Amino acid sequence: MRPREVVCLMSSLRAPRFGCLGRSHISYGCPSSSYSPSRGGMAGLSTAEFSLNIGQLKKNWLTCVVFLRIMIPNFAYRTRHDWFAKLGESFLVVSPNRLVMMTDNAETIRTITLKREQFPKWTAVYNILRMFGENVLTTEGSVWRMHRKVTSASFNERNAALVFREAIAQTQGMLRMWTGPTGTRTEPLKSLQHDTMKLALNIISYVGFGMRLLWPGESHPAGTDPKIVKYGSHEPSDGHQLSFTDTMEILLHYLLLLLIIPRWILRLIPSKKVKKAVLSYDEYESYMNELLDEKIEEARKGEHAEGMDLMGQLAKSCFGTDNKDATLTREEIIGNAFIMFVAGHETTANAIHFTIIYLATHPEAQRRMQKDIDDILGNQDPKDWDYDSLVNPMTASMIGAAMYETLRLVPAVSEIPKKISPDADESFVMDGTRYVIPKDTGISLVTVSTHVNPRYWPTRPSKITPGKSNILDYDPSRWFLTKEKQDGQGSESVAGADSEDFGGFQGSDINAQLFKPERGSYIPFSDGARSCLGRRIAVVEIIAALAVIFRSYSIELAVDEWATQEQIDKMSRDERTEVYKKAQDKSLWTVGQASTRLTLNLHDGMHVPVRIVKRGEEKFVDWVDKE
Ligand code: HEM
Repeated sequence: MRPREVVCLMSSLRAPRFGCLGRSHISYGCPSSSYSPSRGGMAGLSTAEFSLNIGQLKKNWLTCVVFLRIMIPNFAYRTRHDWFAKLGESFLVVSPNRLVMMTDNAETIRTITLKREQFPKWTAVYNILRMFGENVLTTEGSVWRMHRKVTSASFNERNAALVFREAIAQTQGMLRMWTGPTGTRTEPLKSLQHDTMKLALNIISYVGFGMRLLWPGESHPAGTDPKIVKYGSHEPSDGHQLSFTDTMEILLHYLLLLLIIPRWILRLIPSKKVKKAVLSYDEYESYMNELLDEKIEEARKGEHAEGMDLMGQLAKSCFGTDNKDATLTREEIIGNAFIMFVAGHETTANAIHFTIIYLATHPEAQRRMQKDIDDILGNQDPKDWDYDSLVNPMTASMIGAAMYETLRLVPAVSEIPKKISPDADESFVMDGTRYVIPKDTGISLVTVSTHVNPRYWPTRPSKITPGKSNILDYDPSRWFLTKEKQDGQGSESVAGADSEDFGGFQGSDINAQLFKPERGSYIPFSDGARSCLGRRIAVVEIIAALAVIFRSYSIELAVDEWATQEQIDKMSRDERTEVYKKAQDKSLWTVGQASTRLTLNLHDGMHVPVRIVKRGEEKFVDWVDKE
């Protein structure tokens, strides 16, 4: 079988095999002879096979160009679907040490995510997240099953309702800080990212661990349980040099540094920042050990705290009176607690942060969301919002659509790492052809490219880039559209898919009343057995936070770089439109500079300044971009 268009991504004279790719074909071969998967016991599969020689590869200028491009950090977020459009929706990157398959094809992705044993997680990629111990995110096989069983028990609807309530209360705390004591603050907010991080940290800390963290200016009411005060206070508690909030903030800020350089070396470096980083590590370990001791004590007494009480559940399942055989070690419990803090806060915070920026940049979407908030929630006091009756209409409205669209364009996890099991070659079908990939090949499910692969998404002409489709634009209204099934689109069923229940939320991530993307084409939370354990609580938290903010306030881009407030007041609408357009362009450019460290986010001080204004007092977003 001859491939129609063959492009080799990268080759090496020393490589035992080299990967090649075509628009709809993947195959591989040895420099001198074609590698035949059928020799590996896969006889009978219809595989696209061909061989290329080194001379052909050397002539192929694209090999070099693509190789260089693909080495650039954040290549996928910067180039999105472009290279997949040129090279094929699944292609192999070949190096002397390893093959890596990159894909933005939904059919391939659903085969990989729904067959966990054949396509396990590439756990080596997550070294950074096992620094406090192995956990549910970083393990595979039977060890992962044990971690998943113990951790998934708390992720239920009762606790989702608690997250909803806590998200409302914490967002109100953030709003009080934003608007100041008089409620009339006019300076731009420059710490949106930091504040949304704190919001999400406060929520998971309380719901997951029973720690009530405070916003600046807040204090615990008299008579609060000393345990809550201990972890929630602005001040370091007895025996500590940092408060728990500061510990978490500093630790997460310096995570990469702490991973890359051994701590004994860091301890020798006479830099204040490095000392702070090491201190946060020590403080975290110490706070977590104290919390675990308290929880073991509670478990032994048969006591139970409110909420998910993740640490309590872990302690109970391993050290409780009715459990003779501890399943997780102390280190693993602390490792899992760490992962719940990290996975549970930065990802969700990013979604809230980017949704706020996008809504400020797209006033039309913001107005439509506020109308839906008014229609669904009316004048009810947020503290009376009823989770059971509201969660469905809220996710089916512009509130949900705004969130889903953010997770489409800026998903926290830009590439999901999988691999072929080391025991045997594996095959999958893409567009009617079966491909065989050698055992131990790494796989990247490229979320940021899949989410903008035009094959799967309803689009319209772009209002931002004339002559193009709006696939790369933020347009939450696409979630209210339907898309004709295209010829050749798969049936969405996967032969041999996992059927076991591994715990966690089983429903769909997307409200049934909205556009339903083809399975595999929308994977902000991954899919299958290894999908995000916290996806339901993340959705609930995000919609609650957005509803609380936009119910009473609008968010506008700060235009101070181009005009003062006094100048704006004197401007005509055309002049204001021009100024706002500059802020819109800069905002979109800034979001385009996001990069992945732990998650996809703005780094190195990049930010989009915004202003919070009472509804009815807007200068721009109540009329800009009105059709
Ligand atoms: C918008 C918010 C979130 C996004 C976009 C997100 C995304 C993801 C993704 C893509 C994965 C799969 C990673 C992989 O396979 O390599 C994952 C796994 C996971 N997430 Fe989330 N997540 C979010 C919120 C949360 C929250 C709130 C929690 C918990 C409190 C959480 C806990 C976890 C855990 C424990 C796993 C590992 C599950 C396993 O491997 O069995 N996540 N998340």
